[in-house]
Amino acid sequence: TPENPVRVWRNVRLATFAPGLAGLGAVEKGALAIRDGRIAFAGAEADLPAAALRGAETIDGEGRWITPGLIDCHTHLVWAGDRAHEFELRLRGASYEEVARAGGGIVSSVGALRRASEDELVRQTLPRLDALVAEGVTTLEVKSGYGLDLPSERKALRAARRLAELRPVSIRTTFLGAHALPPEAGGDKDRYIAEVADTMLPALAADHLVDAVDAFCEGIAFSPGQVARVFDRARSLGLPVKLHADQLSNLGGAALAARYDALSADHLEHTDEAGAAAMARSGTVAVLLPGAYYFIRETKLPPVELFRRHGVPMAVATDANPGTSPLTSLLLATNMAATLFRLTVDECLAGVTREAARALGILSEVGTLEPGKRADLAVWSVERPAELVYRMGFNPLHARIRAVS
Ligand SMILES: O=C(O)CC[C@@H]1NC(=O)NC1=O
Ligand SMILES: [Fe+3]
Repeated sequence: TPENPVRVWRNVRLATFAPGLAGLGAVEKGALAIRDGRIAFAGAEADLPAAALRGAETIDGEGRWITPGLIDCHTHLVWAGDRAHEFELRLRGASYEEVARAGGGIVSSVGALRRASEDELVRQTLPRLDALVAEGVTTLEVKSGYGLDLPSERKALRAARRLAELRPVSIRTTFLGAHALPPEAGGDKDRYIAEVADTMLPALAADHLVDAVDAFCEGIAFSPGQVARVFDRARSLGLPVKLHADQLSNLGGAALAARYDALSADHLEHTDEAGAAAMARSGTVAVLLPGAYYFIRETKLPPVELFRRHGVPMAVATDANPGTSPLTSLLLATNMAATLFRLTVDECLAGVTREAARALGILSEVGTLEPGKRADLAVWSVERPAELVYRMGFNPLHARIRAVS
């Protein structure tokens, strides 16, 4: 359309991540055409239809690499205050329990979020979002889980939705009421889980604030049976699920997620072969979170070789949260996934594009450079895509293109 001409990037190298192509799905002498916010062409410049150029605005990419816009598929980005004091206590040798007794832990973030207004939550979150956007992130997931009562969880999810009105990003929200036991629950996990499943989730789903449902399946959090209670409700509401699984111990979290055809199971340091095989059968994505592994100084590596052998797709995300992964660099997360978990460069870059889109159930819309997909793109001043994973603390983003349809 005249007010929205076709734009053609020429003289570029494409990392398409298109299915059926090996590795990055690279196209060396490539071109990419955008029409009405969608990719109209992505491939060899020699194959670009002459018609596509008529009336088009053409840009010389000067040999730069173009990837899909990056996708951070696991964040707790909406939180208030910080846990730097807890970090200092840990450095002085305090245990997780001593920190909790000193008022630290998830519960301290719950208090801070409950005291903050929705506007204040948005104000505190925007600088963290800007850090991700600056590195080419165009879509991210934001979990609740620091409210732990209906009004506070609603406040957090409304704040998450507002981020997409204030910055050129797509936000997918995830309800994580089953994150921790709130202080007023008096230790009664079953009663709280009933509140989460029977009251909070239906109400927030009715407010259209929930795109997916998550839970923390762990000894210090909720049992597989309690998680199933929440997942049964999610299924009855037609909402997809994902799970913080096998992070600190093996409770069979990965297999539980697979039983519910979860979009993803996340962390997975303690997942066994039965869990990996179950995830392969259900198509559940393994979301690897090296920031948390690094920050809590975990020593048990997630079974990457098992995921490869069983064909379990792997994504990489920041797990941005104030307690175990105060990380707002998705590029650094890929370096950690390679350096600590031994993922290949191709696996890392697919893990923050195609596989991250799969983990959010939005692969039909984003995550690869294919005709019809949203024109969410990142243009990089690198000679080799490996530089994106190899360098630590350097941002080679040249341009970030966001679909405006
Ligand atoms: O400490 C926090 O604030 C969140 C911890 C974070 N949540 C979870 O389910 N696993 C984690 O590592
Ligand atoms: Fe998390």
